[in-house]
Amino acid sequence: MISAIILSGGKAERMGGEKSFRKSGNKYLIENIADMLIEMEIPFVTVFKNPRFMEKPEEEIEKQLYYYKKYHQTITWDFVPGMGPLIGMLSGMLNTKSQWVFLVPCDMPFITEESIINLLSFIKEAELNGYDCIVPKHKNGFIEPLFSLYHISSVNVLGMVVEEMLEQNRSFPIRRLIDELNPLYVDVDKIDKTCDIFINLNTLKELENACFDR
Ligand SMILES: Nc1nc2c(ncn2[C@@H]2O[C@H](COP(=O)(O)OP(=O)(O)OP(=O)(O)O)[C@@H](O)[C@H]2O)c(=O)[nH]1
Repeated sequence: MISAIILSGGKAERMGGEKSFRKSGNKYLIENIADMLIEMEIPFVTVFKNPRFMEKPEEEIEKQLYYYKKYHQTITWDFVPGMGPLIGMLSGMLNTKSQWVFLVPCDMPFITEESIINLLSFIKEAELNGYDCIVPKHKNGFIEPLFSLYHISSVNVLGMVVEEMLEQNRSFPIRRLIDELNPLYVDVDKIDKTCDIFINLNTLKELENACFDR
């Protein structure tokens, strides 16, 4: 009933152009979430940048093949390069069959199994009340669109938002999709009291200073 999409295709400008395959402790950054999903038996699609549009495609192909051989889960690529996470999300959703899709980035290495289980626990409430996505929200109104759940029916709205985005030739944030959906906002406290799981690593310094044996 559940599958996941790991977004792994951004520009990673603040991390020198590479994020997923940067070492974090004893594994690549992206392997933190991939290992967890395997452990939880949640199938996942990983959306990478298309190596064809990269400076050194052979290096990227090698890394993506390593990853595929390790996990044997679907990998796919942004169908339009460099246009942001909604393109990645659509590429991922078109490769999933489950009713609900857990959207997660490659750069939040402190996500816990418990936090995922907590998020999934809201599915019943969402289904009973006709919500089509479930999004954590902080007290100050800030939302966590990169740790959220979408009903598969959202793909139609996503398609329309992406169409508009492409017409305007600019990237929209995931928030723009959520604005078009009927979201169930859940208090972040109900997902993770510490909020550590929402920490995402953007710079080499953050990666260097992060503690991976929590
Ligand atoms: N597939 C895909 N994933 C994306 C895209 N843009 C961002 N992401 C992912 O979304 C998550 C958050 O990305 P950001 O931190 O906003 O952007 P970034 O490209 O990783 O980094 P910066 O270039 O430094 O902003 C990361 O897991 C990215 O890999 C995209 O265009 N396609």
